[in-house]
Amino acid sequence: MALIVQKFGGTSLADPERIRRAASRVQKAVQQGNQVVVVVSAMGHTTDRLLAQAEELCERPSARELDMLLVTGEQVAASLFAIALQAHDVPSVSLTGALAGIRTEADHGNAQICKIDPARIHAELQQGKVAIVTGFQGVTEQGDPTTLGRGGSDTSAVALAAALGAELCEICTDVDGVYTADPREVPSAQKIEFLTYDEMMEMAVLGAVVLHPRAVETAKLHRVPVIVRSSFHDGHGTQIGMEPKRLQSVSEGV
Ligand SMILES: Nc1ncnc2c1ncn2[C@@H]1O[C@H](COP(=O)(O)OP(=O)(O)O)[C@@H](O)[C@H]1O
Ligand SMILES: N[C@@H](CC(=O)OP(=O)(O)O)C(=O)O
Repeated sequence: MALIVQKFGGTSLADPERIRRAASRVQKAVQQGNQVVVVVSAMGHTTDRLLAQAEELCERPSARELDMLLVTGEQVAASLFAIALQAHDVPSVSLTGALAGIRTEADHGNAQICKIDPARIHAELQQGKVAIVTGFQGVTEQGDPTTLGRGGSDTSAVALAAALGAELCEICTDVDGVYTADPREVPSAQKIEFLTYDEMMEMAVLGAVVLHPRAVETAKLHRVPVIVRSSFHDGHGTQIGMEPKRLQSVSEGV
């Protein structure tokens, strides 16, 4: 039995129908005998909308209150995801960053993860549940919510995979892998089968937003095998690691 982390980005969770489709991906991975930890981003443009609402009220809202506000986006997505799984009789539980044991520095809006205590997640998995964890957030030693900076859910997913000793971290998104250039901007861009951590880091730093640089850094540090793949279509995706291995995305059957 493999323990895998599957992260779904905001575009893949933009409405209840997409959440249902993402949940059916997770259900398939469970049926194949895997223990699954799901990491979710906020639905669609929720984070932008919340930020705009705060800015309507105050030109420069405090970083602490912005964090209190923004963490709600991922929490809505996580509970809806759990509800979607439960509707198909897949036992599941949603967990905030705090419940998932993700401790960060108190640098609101750009917090670094300093420690993860995976005990609660392991306990839920042990009971046969899928654990759905809110990405992009953690909690300070004092119990205040923090966020990791825009695009931070990729980092949450990779850091959790490292802390849990997961076999694989799948980044499920709205493209079917990492391309030589943004496929939405450059139609002739080619999909890449395999990238080393360093190659992926170079691309991420140069603006390939498909994987956040901090996530790549964490993956390299802990040697976490990563696959970037489509949330909704089968296929190999792009493998990121030390060297090419016979890893398959879960949709193809591990
Ligand atoms: N080199 C690249 N390969 C693949 N996608 C890229 C690349 N550069 C930029 N992108 C963009 O990254 C997007 C996915 O990242 P993001 O919007 O953060 O997704 P998510 O909502 O799943 O986190 C794609 O829609 C694509 O337009
Ligand atoms: N919701 C946060 C975190 C995140 O990582 O989102 P996404 O996976 O959709 O890029 C943001 O918009 O920055």
